Amino acid sequence: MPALSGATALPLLGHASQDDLLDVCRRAARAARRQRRPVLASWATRLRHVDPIALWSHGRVHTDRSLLWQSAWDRGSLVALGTAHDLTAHGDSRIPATRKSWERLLHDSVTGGHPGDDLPTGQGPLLVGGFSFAAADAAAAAESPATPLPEALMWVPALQVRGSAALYPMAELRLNAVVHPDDDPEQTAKSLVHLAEQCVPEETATRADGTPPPSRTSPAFRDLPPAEQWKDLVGQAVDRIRSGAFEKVVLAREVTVTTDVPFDLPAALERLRRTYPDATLFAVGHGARTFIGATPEYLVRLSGGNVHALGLAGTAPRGATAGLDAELEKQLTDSAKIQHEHDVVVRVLVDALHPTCAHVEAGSGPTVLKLANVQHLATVVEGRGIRPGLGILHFVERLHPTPALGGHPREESLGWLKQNEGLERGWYGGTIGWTDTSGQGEFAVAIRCALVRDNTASLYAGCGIVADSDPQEEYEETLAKLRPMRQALGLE
Ligand SMILES: C=C(O[C@H]1C=CC=C(C(=O)O)[C@@H]1O)C(=O)O
Repeated sequence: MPALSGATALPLLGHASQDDLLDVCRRAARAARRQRRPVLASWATRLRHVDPIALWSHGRVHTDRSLLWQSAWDRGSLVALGTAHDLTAHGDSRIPATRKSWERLLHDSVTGGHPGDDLPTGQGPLLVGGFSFAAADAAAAAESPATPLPEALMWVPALQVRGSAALYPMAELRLNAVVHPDDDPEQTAKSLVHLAEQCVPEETATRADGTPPPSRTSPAFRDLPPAEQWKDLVGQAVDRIRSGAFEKVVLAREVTVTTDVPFDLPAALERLRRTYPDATLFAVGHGARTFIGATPEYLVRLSGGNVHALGLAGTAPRGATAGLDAELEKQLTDSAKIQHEHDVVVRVLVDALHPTCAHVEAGSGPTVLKLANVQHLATVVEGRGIRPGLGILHFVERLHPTPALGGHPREESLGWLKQNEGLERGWYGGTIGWTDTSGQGEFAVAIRCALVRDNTASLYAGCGIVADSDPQEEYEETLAKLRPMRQALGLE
């Protein structure tokens, strides 16, 4: 007899697995009643590897919350579907508030099953999601409460699948629930089995690479602000920098597009994965909206007791031939203006990590990261001997936003942006990622991205502005930075 009446025994979740899951839920319910507070229950089993884009595409239809993550750094993948628990937080303290709620939730959690033993970094139930670039302005939010994505959206998924196509044949399927004192554990377990049945397909085929984009009739584009106005703003930023108000600011713009057919997001993700293998692929589905992208920049990674942050700033186009490309690379590495733009970021990363680690070291000079659309100066900053008790959310709080997306000094440059940029950045320039129960995890900087709803999309790009920046050159740089999402969405 199956332990859960009415639940089908999948090959994936046989009767013994269902019994085991029910036992975890029962133990959590007993703990919740004893302690008179909700308790996190988490159960895991091994799963054959499923392509993460195929799994996300299949599963997101059945839930109103989803996350896809494929890391450029350890090639690990994560698909999170449904919600076991939301950690809501607001304002400038949204990151530490989230961290404290997570720490509280982990107290006395109940786990069981057979976790994967050869996964990339991270263990147990995860907290996933992201934070917007800036805290929402309370007055503006009251006027327009329909903000596209919340300023903090971190949640424990009901179902998570972690794996790595490159290294391991097996993945880990994990089911999570937050069990309240009055909950019926049998019902909780049954809902989780049902979710797994719906979301994990028996067979998933990766979509054929190169699926042609659906035909569209003349998409309607709109620049926010219009191009000439944006270049004027660059000029104004340069004037403020020359007058000594601040040293650097990152000015962004938005392009909105409406087409006659809904965007095909799985196809867009396939194209991004194929064209930008050195980028981290992400998609966050929240109700009818999806925020997707392929970012070359991580904010912070914490694993094996070490912390890494990436200084990525300074951009040049790619050349059409090897000779031209090498010439553009030389201009990138030789430019004093670009070196300055880059150094500001590295300096801030080193200063932010110093109080948290026994040793902090920045790479001896920037390397060049070559992507299909642009090349960047990149410097890894490493911290070793992390102070006890610090997890990745402490580092996210210290580092976000870096001068690769905000400016320097922080207060003056962000103040100027708020007054002058005229853009609702939302999650563009924000940070997306995950943490595990031990505080390890990865957070990326959300760039080369778009917020999509049905047949409309908002694409974003920005540039670091310093005293010698030229408005036309910066504008052209935004065009190159917009290209990944334009191509992925079948717009060029
Ligand atoms: C702000 C963006 O890129 C940042 C990351 C790399 C290089 C940058 C730059 O050269 O300006 C930016 O700091 C963006 O892509 O929208």
